[in-house]
Amino acid sequence: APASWDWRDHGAVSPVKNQGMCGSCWAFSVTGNIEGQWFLKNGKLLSLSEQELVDCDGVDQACRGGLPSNAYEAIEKLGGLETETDYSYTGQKQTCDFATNKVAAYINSSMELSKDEKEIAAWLAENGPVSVALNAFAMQFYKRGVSHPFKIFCNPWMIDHAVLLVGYGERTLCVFCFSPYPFLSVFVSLSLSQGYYYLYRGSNACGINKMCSSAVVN
Ligand SMILES: CCC[C@@H](/C=C/S(=O)(=O)c1ccccc1)NC(=O)[C@H](Cc1ccccc1)NC(=O)N1CCC(N2CCOCC2)CC1
Repeated sequence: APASWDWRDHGAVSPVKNQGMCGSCWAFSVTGNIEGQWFLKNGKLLSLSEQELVDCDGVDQACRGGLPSNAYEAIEKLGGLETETDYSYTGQKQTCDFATNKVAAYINSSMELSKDEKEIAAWLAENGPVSVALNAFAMQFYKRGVSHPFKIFCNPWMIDHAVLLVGYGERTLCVFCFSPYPFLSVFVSLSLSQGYYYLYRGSNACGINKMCSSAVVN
């Protein structure tokens, strides 16, 4: 696998979206992954609808949380995802307004990835951005640099947030540092702020390795 990779440099990540005050991180994590899979298979980067999942995925709990694994299944059952434009985001659960004839992207199945960070990084560089889940406690205080929280502040068994892993690499923490610091660049869709979070790579920090998944587009 390459020493570093960032799908933002290869056109597979749509611009940052605003999740608003709704616990729909699970939907953003999955649409981000499918946007990447669709782009790599069909060469078109679409912005896909999270609201369709909030409204029409009856297994998950809309703004009160969900699981990417359930969302993939809901998308398969529905028949695919509409675009953000056709089914736009409001940040609250409404009646399902899905229309089969408006499907812009579909998936054939989904898969759980390895729990080994090296294998996850290699898979990402080869196949696209990955839906991941983690303990988001430290993320809320993130300012810059590479976050490397103490385990007590980021219990890997207390996973509460789903985001999109877009790349990995090494970053010197300061101008005078010589030892580059390995990191994972995680696309954050936090309800309060939007942006990128860089998390230390190599110690399964915050449980980032535990629930990595992807849709499969044939
Ligand atoms: C209230 C839901 C918050 C939301 C994310 C919100 S968020 O706004 O993006 C955010 C989170 C953290 C810091 C800042 C912002 N979290 C989720 O959707 C998380 C994401 C997650 C957690 C664990 C593993 C994988 C994915 N999921 C949840 O919170 N879930 C709700 C309970 C559900 N249970 C399933 C079994 O039956 C009982 C209910 C599982 C999914």
